Amino acid sequence: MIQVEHVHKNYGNTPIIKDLSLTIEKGKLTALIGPNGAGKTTFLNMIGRLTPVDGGKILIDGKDLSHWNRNDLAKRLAILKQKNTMTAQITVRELLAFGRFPHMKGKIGPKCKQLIKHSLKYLGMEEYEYTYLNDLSGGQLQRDFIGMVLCQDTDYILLDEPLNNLDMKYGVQIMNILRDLVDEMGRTVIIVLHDINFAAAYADRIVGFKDGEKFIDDVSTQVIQKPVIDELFDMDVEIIKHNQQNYCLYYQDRKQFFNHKVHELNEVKKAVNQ
Ligand SMILES: Nc1ncnc2c1ncn2[C@@H]1O[C@H](COP(=O)(O)OP(=O)(O)OP(=O)(O)O)[C@@H](O)[C@H]1O
Repeated sequence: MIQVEHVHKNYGNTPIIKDLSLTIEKGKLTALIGPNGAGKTTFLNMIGRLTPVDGGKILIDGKDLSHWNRNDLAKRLAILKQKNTMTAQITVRELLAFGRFPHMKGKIGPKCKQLIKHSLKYLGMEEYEYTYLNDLSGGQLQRDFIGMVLCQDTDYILLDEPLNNLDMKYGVQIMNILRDLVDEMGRTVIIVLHDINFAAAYADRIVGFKDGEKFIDDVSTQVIQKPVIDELFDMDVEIIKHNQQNYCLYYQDRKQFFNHKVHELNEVKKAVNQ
């Protein structure tokens, strides 16, 4: 279990995360959603100990995050950042093996080989095993970074917008893999998602962030509701039901959007001419 207790974070004088408390249950897939700049990445990075907290505390399995030994933490928790770069000239296989470092310290044993083999297969990367990262497309590279995190084989898997750059097929495939890790292996996944329909379809729980605060924290059907999503994203969405699950239609009708813009423009003109 991850317990976040009255955590806050400032950048300069600007509060980014404001007195946030949250409990993330073990063995569940929790999606973090919310508008740009709401604080999702900052929050995830604080749990992954990539960003220090300014106040409050975070407990991983009852132990204060700041007290965890670095290597023990890397065996318990893996994080995939939003922006990933690798300057070294390495292959797809070598990046996957990199995920095993906390366990193997550079030695590639039988378990490591097996995990690499499975990851390559699951991620559809078998034919690229010995390809250099520089020679991959954006989506292939992203799949390899996800594979590296999965090879780390941790109880907690934190992913910041992992579906970036992925086409529909691989987006669904990655979400199915994560769901399997939760259902079959009892892993705990915390994932930042921009496509809230992926959150609706796959998450046990959705936490909505707005202005550095927890706006909502509930099961998917309670979060994917028109009043909630309209206020969270400042939009006018439509909610549809499919297989007892709520989904969000967020593409605005162009005519309606245009009329809204004309109205806004007229209001500005009026204000300027007053
Ligand atoms: N290193 C930093 N220094 C100063 N401000 C920062 C820094 N990192 C993030 N911020 C600010 O903190 C706020 C929250 O950013 P964060 O990346 O956590 O939001 P987010 O919800 O993940 O956004 P997005 O959906 O756009 O990725 C933003 O206003 C951002 O400009």
